[in-house]
Amino acid sequence: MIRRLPLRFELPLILLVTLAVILGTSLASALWHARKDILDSARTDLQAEVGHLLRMAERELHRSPGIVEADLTHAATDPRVRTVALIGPDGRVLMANRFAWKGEPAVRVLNELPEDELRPQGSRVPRLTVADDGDTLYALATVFLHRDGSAERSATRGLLYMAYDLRAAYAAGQADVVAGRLPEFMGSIVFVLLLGVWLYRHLSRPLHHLDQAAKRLAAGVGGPSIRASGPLEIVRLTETFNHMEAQIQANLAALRDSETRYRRLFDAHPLPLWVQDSASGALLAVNEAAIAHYGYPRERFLALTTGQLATTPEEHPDAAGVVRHRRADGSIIEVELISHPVDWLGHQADLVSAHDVTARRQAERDLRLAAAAFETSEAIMVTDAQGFILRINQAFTRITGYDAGAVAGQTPRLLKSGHQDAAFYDELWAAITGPGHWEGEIWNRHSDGHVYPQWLSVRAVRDESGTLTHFVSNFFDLSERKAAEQAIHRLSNHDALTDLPNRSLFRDRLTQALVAARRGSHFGAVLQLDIDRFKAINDARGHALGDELLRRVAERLQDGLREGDTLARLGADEFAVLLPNLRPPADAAARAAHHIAEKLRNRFEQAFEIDGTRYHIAASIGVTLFPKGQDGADDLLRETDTALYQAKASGRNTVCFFEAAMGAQAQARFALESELRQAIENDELVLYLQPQCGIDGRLEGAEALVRWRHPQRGLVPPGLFIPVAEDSGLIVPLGDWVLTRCCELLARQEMSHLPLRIAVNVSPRQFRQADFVQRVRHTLASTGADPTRLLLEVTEGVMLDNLADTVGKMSELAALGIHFSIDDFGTGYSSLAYLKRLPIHELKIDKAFIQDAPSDPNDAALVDAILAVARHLNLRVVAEGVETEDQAAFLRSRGPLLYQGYLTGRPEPAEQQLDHWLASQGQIFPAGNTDGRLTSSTTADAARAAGETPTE
Ligand SMILES: Nc1nc2c(ncn2[C@@H]2O[C@H](COP(=O)(O)O[C@H]3[C@@H](O)[C@H](n4cnc5c(=O)[nH]c(N)nc54)O[C@@H]3COP(=O)(O)O)[C@@H](O)[C@H]2O)c(=O)[nH]1
Repeated sequence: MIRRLPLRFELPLILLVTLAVILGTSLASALWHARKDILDSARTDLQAEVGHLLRMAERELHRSPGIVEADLTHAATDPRVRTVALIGPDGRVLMANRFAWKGEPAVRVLNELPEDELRPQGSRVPRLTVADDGDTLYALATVFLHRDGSAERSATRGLLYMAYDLRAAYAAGQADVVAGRLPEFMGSIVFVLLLGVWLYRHLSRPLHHLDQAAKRLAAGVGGPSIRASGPLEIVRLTETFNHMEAQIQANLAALRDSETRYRRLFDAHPLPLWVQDSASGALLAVNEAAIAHYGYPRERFLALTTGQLATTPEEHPDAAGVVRHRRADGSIIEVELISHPVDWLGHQADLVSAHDVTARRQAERDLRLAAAAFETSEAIMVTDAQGFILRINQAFTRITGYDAGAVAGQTPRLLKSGHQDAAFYDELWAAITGPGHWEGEIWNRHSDGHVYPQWLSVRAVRDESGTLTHFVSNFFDLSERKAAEQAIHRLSNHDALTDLPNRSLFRDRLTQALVAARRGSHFGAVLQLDIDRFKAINDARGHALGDELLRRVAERLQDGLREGDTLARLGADEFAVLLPNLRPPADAAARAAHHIAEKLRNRFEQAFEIDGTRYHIAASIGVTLFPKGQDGADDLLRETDTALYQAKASGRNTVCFFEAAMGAQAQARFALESELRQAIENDELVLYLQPQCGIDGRLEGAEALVRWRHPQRGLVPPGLFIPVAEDSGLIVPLGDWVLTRCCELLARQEMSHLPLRIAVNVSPRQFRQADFVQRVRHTLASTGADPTRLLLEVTEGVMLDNLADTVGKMSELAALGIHFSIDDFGTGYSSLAYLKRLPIHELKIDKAFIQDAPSDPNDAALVDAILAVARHLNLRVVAEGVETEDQAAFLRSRGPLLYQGYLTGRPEPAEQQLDHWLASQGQIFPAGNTDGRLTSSTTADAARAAGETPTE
């Protein structure tokens, strides 16, 4: 490559070279002409000299060789002559400018000449030749040497040789030439120097400044404007350059500004960005985010390629465009690369954004892992903080029966079985929202309705700030485990033959029942049964039949018991029954226990048929009640054992109580129940009526009261048998009997003369009958009684049972025109709210309040309160049990009401009462009592006179 010189050097050089060429050429030409002139002059001189010597030699040699020799020596004085010699025909030097050569062979001394040149020619004309060295000019001429100097024909031929050495002449000529040219040279040099200075100042220097400025410009370094100088073109060029530079600087500034802005944008971008060479992957630019994220200093970053950023050279983006990069600290990150082709300073490059997806990818992996772990054999349910179900797994659906669609928008309440009470859930919630974890057994309901146990673990999930975000529940179905446990439990607690609880389980349950009875203030009973004659049958017919008989006995006994009772086989033919919940008081509990014992004993009345043979067996039963003092389960079993022994001892097939007195009482009650059943069938009941009248003595109504005319005991008051009827359920047929009799009375012709309403007592158990309304309708229809003259007395207890059912039934009957009265009002749960919802017409103030009202301010206040309620609800009031004039006066002072009591009339047999009332036309006592006192009815006296003995 040719290295260009700066103009300031090149221009003087050109000038110098040009000057040198011109001067050199001129000098060379002058030297050449000077040399030519010298040579030409030498030729001429040599020609002339040789001609002269030739002639001299031809003419004088033979005569005066000295003259010739003198001429020759003279000729040699010319400084140019180097050699002059006359060579004879024999080739020996005749004479020469060097004396020593004389007589010497010419070829030896004149060795500067070729040998053939030294032979004489035919012509006498000298031959001039410039020797090869260029500086020697010689002449050779043939000389005819006459012996006498006459005839040429006789002459011999010799040779004249003369040579000039022109070197000195040439040197002198050159020196002359140079000396003559010196001023010209000096002038030329001065001219060139001046020209050079001028060119430097007017051309080279401005151009140099322009060049420097251009270089500065190229280097992007600004500088002052160049001062314009030199010729017009240079000045214009400078000005144009200055303008152009200013323009370029302005453009550059704008560009730099723009670049700065884009650089800032690039650097301010939150994502790592870089520009990479498309071909090599070399990083050309990186932003701050990239530096911060990768941790490489900028210089080191820019020395890398994208391949070196990757964990391995073979690493390539995966299908999602994600590649693994290694950071400066060695950690590996996963980045999603998005690249756009860009032009980068003329290179094809890519602008790449690197989005660190390490956390997201890890989260996705965790999620996949969690999703895989989610599908375990255990049910998993995730809810939000409000308890709405967000996710469930397949095990959840398998265990609960609910799929994802069914639980969407639901809460775990969907699974609730209702088996756990509110306290259980309160405790669960307290554990989750407090310590954050709860684990335990819970009973839930499957979508198909069945309830199953599960082992549930609930964990609260909180975010970094501690805010509750989710609940995660894991559970598994305990049904199978429970079934297995139950099977094991059953095997160890049940009798293999009958599958009944064995002695051990019975003892456990008895212990629990004892605790519950003590805590709940109720009673329980233990019954021990022994099968009479079993041993005989077993021994006679074999054990297989004995076993079958025992199984049948177990079934039959079980059929006679309620769900909460426990029947157990204690061993051989010995059974035990636990009645854990008997209502107090103790005598009632004893009655109930006796009743059940009798029921069980009666279940043996029918023979057991096995393989076509009928086996008649019976049971002896020992009974004991609990709790008693500190008796434990074993004590109670011992007691029943004793009682059983007594039962057997007293002739078998009987029931014996450990507590003899209670047993007798229960026995009596049981007998009463049996007799009452017979009494209803045998029509031993009698209907009594008791009047209800106003202050004016007019009969307004009557209460129907039943009596039992016992064949042996005489007239039995209802206080004795109604409770037995209630307990045994006989109240239903008994109630039907009373209602039918009353309706028959109301339907009688003569009743049209007595515009009274008959009040019939309806017991709660009777009212609770599902078909109660139908029964009343049917009775009204079958007797033809006017419903509006019928009044049904119910107690407050009826309302408490099932208000909706009560309202429904009463409303239906009220719609027929039947009136309702609340009996014994004030003794129970007197709720105004209930009263308002019931279609009632009357309140009956219990006799307990009436009797002490005149003397006891509390009772008086209560009566006043009841009257106020009645007024408020616009109800009729019947004061019951008015026995004395004081009581009547007290009531009279409280306003209008109906009076029922011994003062105005005792209950009397219905027929007798009717006759009496018809006779008095419904006037119970004289209306015109001037002192306003109620007068005792004479009907009681009349009744007594007629032989009736009221039991009140
Ligand atoms: N479900 C049915 N219960 C009935 C029926 N017949 C009666 N009974 C209920 O038996 C309880 C006792 O009744 P009874 O012995 O007939 O006593 C009633 C009246 O004789 C008695 N009475 C009336 N006046 C007086 C009085 O001045 N003094 C006084 N000591 N006793 C009096 O009050 C009983 C009426 O009670 P009540 O029914 O609350 O109005 C009794 O609870 C009867 O309800 C029946 O057919 N079915």
